[in-house]
Amino acid sequence: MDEFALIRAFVAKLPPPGADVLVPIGDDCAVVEGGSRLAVTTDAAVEGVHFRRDTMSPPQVGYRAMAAAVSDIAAMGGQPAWITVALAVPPSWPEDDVVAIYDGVAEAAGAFGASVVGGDVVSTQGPLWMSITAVGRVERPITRAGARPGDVLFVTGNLGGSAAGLDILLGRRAGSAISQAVLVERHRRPTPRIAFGREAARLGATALDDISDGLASELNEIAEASGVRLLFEGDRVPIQPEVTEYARAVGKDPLEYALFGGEDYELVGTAPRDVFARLLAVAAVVGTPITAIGRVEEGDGVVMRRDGKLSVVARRGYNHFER
Ligand SMILES: Nc1ncnc2c1ncn2[C@@H]1O[C@H](COP(=O)(O)OP(=O)(O)OP(=O)(O)O)[C@@H](O)[C@H]1O
Ligand SMILES: Cc1ncc(C[n+]2csc(CCOP(=O)(O)O)c2C)c(N)n1
Ligand SMILES: [Mg+2]
Ligand SMILES: [Mg+2]
Ligand SMILES: [Mg+2]
Repeated sequence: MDEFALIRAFVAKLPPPGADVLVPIGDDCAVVEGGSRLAVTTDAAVEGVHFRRDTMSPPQVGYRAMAAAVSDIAAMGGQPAWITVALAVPPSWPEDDVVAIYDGVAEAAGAFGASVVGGDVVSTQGPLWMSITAVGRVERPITRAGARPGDVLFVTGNLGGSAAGLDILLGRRAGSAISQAVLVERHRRPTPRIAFGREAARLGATALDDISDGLASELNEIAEASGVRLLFEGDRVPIQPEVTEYARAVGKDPLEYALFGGEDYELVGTAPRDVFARLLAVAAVVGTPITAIGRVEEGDGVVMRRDGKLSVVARRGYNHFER
């Protein structure tokens, strides 16, 4: 298969583009109908760094990379609309596997309501990598900088599952088979919180961030950008039940997974009390549970209360250049 046949094989898997795509895949650029404020983001996924051939199948690689990129649109309170996918392919990857990445890309595009409008495919002598650019519509963007003293600090869903699932995939098996399967699935198939993010924007959440590098890291981002102190209760952090079971079996603190693991792609944010009450109601409607874990105060930094003691939570988390 040459480059053009490969592109044709990719496109054949994609759902048809939306009505807002005026010029679809096949020309020098796609042309889309904007007509609103747009959020733009890029995230890369690199073999050996974000996935390995033995941690994820090709469709899972595609789905997960799409979810990670779209999660940043959700974290702005936007609706993903258009996506481009760049792919660098080493000779060691069989063609069928490369094309199968698009099974995941296509499934994700459909699930997230976005059109894949273009991309690029090149060869490389290095590992396989992909870079996904997502553009979304966002009426009222929620930045990291809007948290105000008195706001409630909350997170969606539960945390720690992705990192525990990765530990299992990398060979540290422990706990029941069913829990292990749940955690592995959590790592391979994150769910960006698009509908909740949109509702958070509509109802007036003050800050929002998606959890890619770990809760501790994202909390520090919000505290710094907003110029506030964030205080949270360690025992209110929602930890996936299977993580608690797994962490005990391997002799680790489950909270470590939630705070420093990353790749859960849940949202962490702040909202005034009245807005938080409305978010709780809407969370039930869109099927995304939320938990209040603390509050915003004057000052700086991130502080956790656990067993009656306060401790500063540093920005530790996943960092590409500190390993
Ligand atoms: N190579 C780059 N050139 C320009 N801006 C960049 C580059 N890399 C990152 N940024 C910008 O820096 C900011 C922080 O990026 P970062 O990747 O930490 O955010 P994120 O996507 O939310 O996190 P993650 O990559 O963990 O998902 C973003 O505004 C991003 O667009
Ligand atoms: C094989 C393998 N080893 C390690 C990890 C863990 N990991 C990689 S990148 C990242 C943070 C988010 O990335 P980014 O900041 O680039 O969005 C994390 C927690 C993995 N997923 N697979
Ligand atoms: Mg990024
Ligand atoms: Mg982000
Ligand atoms: Mg990101």
